[in-house]
Amino acid sequence: MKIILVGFNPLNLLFKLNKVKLKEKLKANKVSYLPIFLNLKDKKIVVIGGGEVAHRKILSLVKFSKEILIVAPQIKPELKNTINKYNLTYLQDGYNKKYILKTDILIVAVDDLQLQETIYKETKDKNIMCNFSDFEEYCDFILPSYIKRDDLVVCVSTMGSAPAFAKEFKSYIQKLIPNDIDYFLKQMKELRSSLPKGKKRMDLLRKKAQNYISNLKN
Ligand SMILES: C[C@@]1(CC(=O)O)C2=NC(=C\c3[nH]c(c(CCC(=O)O)c3CC(=O)O)Cc3[nH]c(c(CC(=O)O)c3CCC(=O)O)/C=C3\N/C(=C\2)[C@@H](CCC(=O)O)[C@]3(C)CC(=O)O)/[C@H]1CCC(=O)O
Ligand SMILES: NC(=O)c1ccc[n+]([C@@H]2O[C@H](COP(=O)([O-])OP(=O)(O)OC[C@H]3O[C@@H](n4cnc5c(N)ncnc54)[C@H](O)[C@@H]3O)[C@@H](O)[C@H]2O)c1
Repeated sequence: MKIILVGFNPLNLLFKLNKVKLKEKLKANKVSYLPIFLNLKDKKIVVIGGGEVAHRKILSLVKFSKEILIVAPQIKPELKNTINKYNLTYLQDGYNKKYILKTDILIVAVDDLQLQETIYKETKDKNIMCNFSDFEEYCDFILPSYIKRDDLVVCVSTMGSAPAFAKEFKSYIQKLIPNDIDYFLKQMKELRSSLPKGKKRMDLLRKKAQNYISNLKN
């Protein structure tokens, strides 16, 4: 399948790749996910479920968007605190199709596999990017384990093979990040925005990045 990019929109790209993904899955039963950074501005996110997994994913999401609606009959007290802290929207109710009709991104984290199947069937022909906590094969995207330090984001994924390893490896990488990284990146950002675009700026920034990395202790 040819992918033609006209006015780059990551969501469109993901939908096109998803078609490839489904075809490939039929052939080789193998899924691969493209790491990509989505612009969440004006995107509606709905999370169905309010247990441990939903809370973990919501904590991941709030670092990038607060436009989150949570629908569940019961939620954990810790999630209640997160909802208050970040001013998220909570609807105390069971799943209903009406809650997802205008959604761009949907996370289904209910402890009911039958319901996950039902929601998959109700969404598969719609332009909704979905993540199902128990059905990797239904996911349009999966969540990585990540570290965020201001503008630096480091993601770890195992493509679903070993989420526990992704989590531990993230902690291992975390220890390698220098303490002054935030300061260094701010300096780089300032330089980049104050100098005119072009070869001179590129050379300077490349050199500074190389020096910074080569001065790190192993
Ligand atoms: C990275 C992270 C992000 C996040 O969720 O925010 C994440 N899982 C995390 C932790 C974790 N998950 C599980 C354990 C227990 C040990 C184990 O089973 O390994 C632990 C470790 C723990 O809890 O300590 C169990 C589990 N996970 C999935 C299933 C379903 C299945 O396999 O069918 C089951 C079995 C349920 C069961 O058996 O009942 C599925 C997925 N989990 C993913 C992501 C996606 C693949 C990511 C990748 O591999 O790259 C994928 C495919 C879909 C998705 O969820 O997006 C987060 C770490 C965040 C952090 O702290 O840094
Ligand atoms: N993807 C992952 O990383 C991962 C990790 C561990 C477990 N899981 C799976 O995720 C699922 C959820 O696990 P958990 O630990 O969060 O469970 P949990 O019991 O803590 O929470 C389940 C939530 O689903 C809600 N729910 C139930 N029926 C609902 C309905 N009809 N509409 C809306 N919400 C409804 C409940 O109110 C509750 O808030 C389990 O099936 C588990 O196997 C996934």
